[in-house]
Amino acid sequence: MTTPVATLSQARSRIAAARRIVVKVGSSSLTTAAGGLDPARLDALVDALAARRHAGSQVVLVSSGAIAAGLAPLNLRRRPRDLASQQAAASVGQLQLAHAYTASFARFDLVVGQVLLTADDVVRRAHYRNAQRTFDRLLALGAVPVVNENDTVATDEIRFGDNDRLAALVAHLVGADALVLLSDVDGVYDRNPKEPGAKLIAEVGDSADVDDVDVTAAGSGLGTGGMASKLAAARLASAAGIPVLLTAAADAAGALGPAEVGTAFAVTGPRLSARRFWLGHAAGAAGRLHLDDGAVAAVVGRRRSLLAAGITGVDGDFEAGDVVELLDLRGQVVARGVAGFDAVELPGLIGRSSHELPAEQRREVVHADDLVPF
Ligand SMILES: Nc1ncnc2c1ncn2[C@@H]1O[C@H](COP(=O)(O)OP(=O)(O)O)[C@@H](O)[C@H]1O
Ligand SMILES: N[C@@H](CCC(=O)OP(=O)(O)O)C(=O)O
Repeated sequence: MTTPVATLSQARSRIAAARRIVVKVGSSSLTTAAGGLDPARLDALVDALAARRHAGSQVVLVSSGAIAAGLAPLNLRRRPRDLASQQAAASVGQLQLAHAYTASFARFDLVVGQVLLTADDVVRRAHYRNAQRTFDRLLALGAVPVVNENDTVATDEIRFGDNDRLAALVAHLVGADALVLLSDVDGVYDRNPKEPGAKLIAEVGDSADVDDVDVTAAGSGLGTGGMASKLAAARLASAAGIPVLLTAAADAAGALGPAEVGTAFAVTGPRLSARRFWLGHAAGAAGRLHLDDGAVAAVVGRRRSLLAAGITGVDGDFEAGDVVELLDLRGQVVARGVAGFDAVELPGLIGRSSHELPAEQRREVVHADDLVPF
C-alpha cells in the first residue's frame, strides 16, 4: 500500500524523507532454515537498498548472519551455544557474507566496505571518532558500509550482544535520520504473532507504550535477540531523536519506499551529543559507584557533579577515564559517568567531605559534564 507522504505519521514521513538511513537485517532473513546464506533473499534486500541509494539516500547496512552462514560450511547442525564455536562459525560466515554482498551490490555498480565493530570500539572516545570518520569517508566516496559485530575478537565482556543494539548505536554514530530494523516478522504484535487474533501495532508514540507487550515467544532460532532486543534498540534510537521502522525483510522494498508497512516508532527525545549518547548507552561499564540518597538527588535531580562524600561503596577495577555506573541504595542504575579516580584510590576518599581531603584529591569523582542521568 502506498500512501501520500503528507498523510503519513510524523515518524513515517521522516523515515520516507531520510537522507542517511541505517538498515539492520537479522540472520533469519538471510539464511535458509538449514543454515547457509539464501542468495535470493540477500539479492532482494540489496535490490531495495540500491533503489533507495539511487533515489538519493545514503545507506548503511548492519547485517547479521555471519554465525548462521558459517554453520553449513563447518557441518554444524545448529547454532552452537559456546562462544568459541560461535566465533569460529562467524569467522567462516562473515567471509561468505562479505563476498555475497560485494557480488550483489556490484549488480548496481555499488561498492561495499566492511566495518566490524566491538562494543569497546564505541565506548572509547578515540575509537568511536575513528569509526565515525571511516563511515563518513566511505559514504562520501559512494560506498555502502556493511557492518557487523567483530565476533571473532569480541569476548563476553566487550560484546554488543545483539545487532539490534549495534544498529541503534551505529545509527547515532553516523547521524542517521532513520533506522529500519528488518526481521522475519512484519512488525510488533500485541502478543506472540503466531497466536490467533494477534494484532499488529502500526504506530508507537512512546516506546513505553510497548513495555507490556509479550515478546517472550522465541524467534527462528537463527538470530539472538528476539523481539525484546528490537524493542530495546527502538527505544534507544527513538530516545536519541531517530525514528525507527520495524518490519519484515520481505517488505524491504516497501519499507524503504513510501509504503505504510510495519511498526513505526516516533522520536521521544532530542538528539544527544555523541559524547553523551555514548556515555549513556554504549556497553561496558568498568565498575560501579553506590550513592546515598543525597548524592542521587544532587546528581540526577540537580545535575551536579558526584563528590566522594556521597559515595557509600565501590565495585570493580576501573581506572580514571573509564565509564562507571552510578547506583542508588536499592541497586538501581541512576546514571553513568566517567570516573575521575582509579578504583584503588577511592576507598580512602569515600564518605569524606572535600575539606577533609588532601588538596590533590579535592575534586569531583564524576564531573557533571561527564555524567548522564537516566
Ligand atoms: N510481540 C511480538 N511481536 C512480534 N514478534 C514477536 C513478538 N514476540 C516474539 N516475537 C518473535 O520475534 C522474532 C524475531 O526475532 P529474531 O528471530 O531474533 O529475528 P532476527 O533474526 O530478525 O533478529 C519473530 O520471529 C517473532 O516470532
Ligand atoms: N554478529 C552475529 C549477529 C547475531 C545477531 O544479533 O543476530 P540477529 O538476532 O539475527 O540480528 C552474526 O553475524 O551472526
